[in-house]
Amino acid sequence: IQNLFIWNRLFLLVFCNSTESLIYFSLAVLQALEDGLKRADADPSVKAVTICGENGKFSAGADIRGFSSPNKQGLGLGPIVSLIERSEKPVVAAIEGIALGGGLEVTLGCHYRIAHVQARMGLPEVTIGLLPGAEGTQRLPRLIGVPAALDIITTGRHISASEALKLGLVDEVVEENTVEAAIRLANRLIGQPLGHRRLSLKPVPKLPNMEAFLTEALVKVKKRAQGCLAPELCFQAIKAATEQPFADGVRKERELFNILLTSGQAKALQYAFFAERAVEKWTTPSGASWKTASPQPIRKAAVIGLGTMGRGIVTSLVKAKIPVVALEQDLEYLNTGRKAVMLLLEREAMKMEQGGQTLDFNNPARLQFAVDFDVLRDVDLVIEAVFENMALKKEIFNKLSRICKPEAFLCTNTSALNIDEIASVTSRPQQVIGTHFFSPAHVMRLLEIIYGRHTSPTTIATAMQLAKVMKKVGVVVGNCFGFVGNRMMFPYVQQAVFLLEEGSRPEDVDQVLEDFGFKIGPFRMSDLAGLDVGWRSRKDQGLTGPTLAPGTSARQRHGYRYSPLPDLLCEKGRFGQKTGKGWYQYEKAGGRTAKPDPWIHSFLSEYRDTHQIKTRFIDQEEILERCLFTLINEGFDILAEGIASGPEHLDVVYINGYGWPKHRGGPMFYASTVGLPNILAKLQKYSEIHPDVPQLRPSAFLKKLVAMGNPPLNDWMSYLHRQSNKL
Ligand SMILES: CCC/C=C/C(=O)SCCNC(=O)CCNC(=O)[C@H](O)C(C)(C)COP(=O)([O-])OP(=O)([O-])OC[C@H]1O[C@@H](n2cnc3c(N)ncnc32)[C@H](O)[C@@H]1OP(=O)([O-])[O-]
Repeated sequence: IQNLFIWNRLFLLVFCNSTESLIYFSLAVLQALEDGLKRADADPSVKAVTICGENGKFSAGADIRGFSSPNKQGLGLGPIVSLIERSEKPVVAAIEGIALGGGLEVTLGCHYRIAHVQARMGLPEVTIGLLPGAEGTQRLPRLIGVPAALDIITTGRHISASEALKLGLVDEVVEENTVEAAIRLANRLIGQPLGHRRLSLKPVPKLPNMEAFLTEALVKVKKRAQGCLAPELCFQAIKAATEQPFADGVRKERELFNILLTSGQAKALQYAFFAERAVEKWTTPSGASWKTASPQPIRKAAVIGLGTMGRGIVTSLVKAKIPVVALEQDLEYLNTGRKAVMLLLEREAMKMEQGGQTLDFNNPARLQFAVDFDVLRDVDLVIEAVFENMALKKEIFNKLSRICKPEAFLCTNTSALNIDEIASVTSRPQQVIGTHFFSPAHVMRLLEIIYGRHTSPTTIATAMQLAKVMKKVGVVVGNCFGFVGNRMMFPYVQQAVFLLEEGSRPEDVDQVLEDFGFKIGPFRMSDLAGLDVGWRSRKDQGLTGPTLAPGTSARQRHGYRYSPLPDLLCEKGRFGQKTGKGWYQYEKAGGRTAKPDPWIHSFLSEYRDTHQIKTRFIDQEEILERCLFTLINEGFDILAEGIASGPEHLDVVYINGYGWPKHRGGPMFYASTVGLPNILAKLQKYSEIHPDVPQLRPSAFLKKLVAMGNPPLNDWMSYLHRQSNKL
């Protein structure tokens, strides 16, 4: 706080931090807030106080980095909020921009709250593994009731000013100058009693069925949390507010806060928060970077192919308010695609309406459907989302290169194909880039952005900007088979299948990985995605099917171990959910409830007999280590090859595209918590047992980092080119 004004008879406290556009509390800000309040209290000429932010932003809460600093900045906020509340002079909060976390808690200490119509509020502490520890879990339920407080605190979602008004979180919403409105209100309040406005003195509003409500709410909170501790502890703190006097509730809140603060989960989630922001600052090995490259505006885009991916991509673009042309090969496909897109958009519009927003998609200037490539002449960017087939993609890119205006960017939605080969058929390889969306594309946040040998920095910057506008997390990666996500996924799924050969059942493997925190295990995931997708790719690679050389051993390819199990399932028509049978059985084709299948169990035991594999009991530790450590091992190779510029990139990909539990920080962060020497030792052990599985052989970069003394994750990349005399 640098500016303290005495204005009329009011004291105006302004949060400000000259170096940051966002204001978050540092120790200095907290100290200044306390000093300012005490000064206002002691000065008889001051009759009321208004608290606001500088430059139209109230506060983003405590400095998140402070939670891992030794003096734990931000923890002294609770007593200051109490100090505000105890003031004998009316205190009014003027909320503009954002009031999040500790910022919102400050306003809960104020006697009145006025918000600008565009302000957003929330208590997002749960998303960084904490709870609102400045008495917020005790004041919010007293102000807006338990159900609404539970929702806001356990989800961490941001709410709009209009919702805040409806909930009674703010007293007034204004369209004009919020600070002036707050000052006017403060003036009117001078001399009026404040007791009823002090939230700590109010009882928590009663519910007729509080106990039953809380029991049911806990089940929901736990289910959503999937192993993350913070939501449940947020719940416990709110429950304490319903059962205990304010001071005891605050003590409970502090106790729970400390448990979270020292838990590894908070550290992982805070790492994930900064990792997501770090990947925005992309660089490539050739020196291109976000600092020097400028994105080009995208005023109109096109999507080619209205299959599952194309439909989601069109929906994302419409939601991002980018006019879009959707193209299909013929009228029949176009009509099917159009219907599906309209259905998705209607559902999205409904969801947005609940949040007070609208979605305009019935306007041909915003969304157009066509079968003729000629309509692409004026678009700034095309996203091709046809079938994963190189010949087809090349044909389309060649056509696009001839039809689209010279400045247009050409993106391909592929999960594995070579970007350079696709770019080679165009006259503008510098404007060709991979944009790997994840299904369903209008829901999943990840966008892998793959640059090829000739892709220009401007093209990368434009794709990154597009991701941001679509509210996705863009991660820039290099061009290799499977890029980052699928390349790391391959050894993980491969180990899962090998484990079946050796004695596990699909449900055993899935259970271990789901207990770890994955939303779904590898077999449920394969059933959902469709086993035929991988089968087709293996046939294309000559690993199975008619092109396989006669006499090839069933369980070996190119001298390495291979499992034909997924191929055998596909040959029996078991493609997963879509056929009602895969690694599990489903109630019907297209069904979603996976049930362990006795057929699979006997199929596996016959398979083991045929190949003379001795069934053994495989414990949870081995399942977890073999699946996760091979995935991590591949990650080290990816880093060493310069495919991604840092471990954060791999972690952001996994958290946002592959269901990796965020409270474990991503695979590379997890590796750093397990300890690289441990991972290396386990890989060496498994590799000795399975010498025919190259994915288990420890990566040279992992070995180097261990030899260099297991440095912290932030330093890994600086060791890439250093010499190690221990190797
Ligand atoms: C007892 C204690 C009680 C209190 C607890 C709390 O308050 S817990 C806290 C509860 N609060 C939260 O959890 C809020 C967390 N913040 C957010 O959700 C978003 O940043 C936003 C919505 C405020 C703005 O989104 P946007 O897309 O406009 O911008 P952006 O996201 O790109 O950020 C810009 C820059 O600011 C940085 N930075 C931002 N906030 C913080 C922070 N609190 N700390 C540190 N840094 C922060 C961010 O890293 C980035 O830095 P870079 O990369 O430029 O070096």
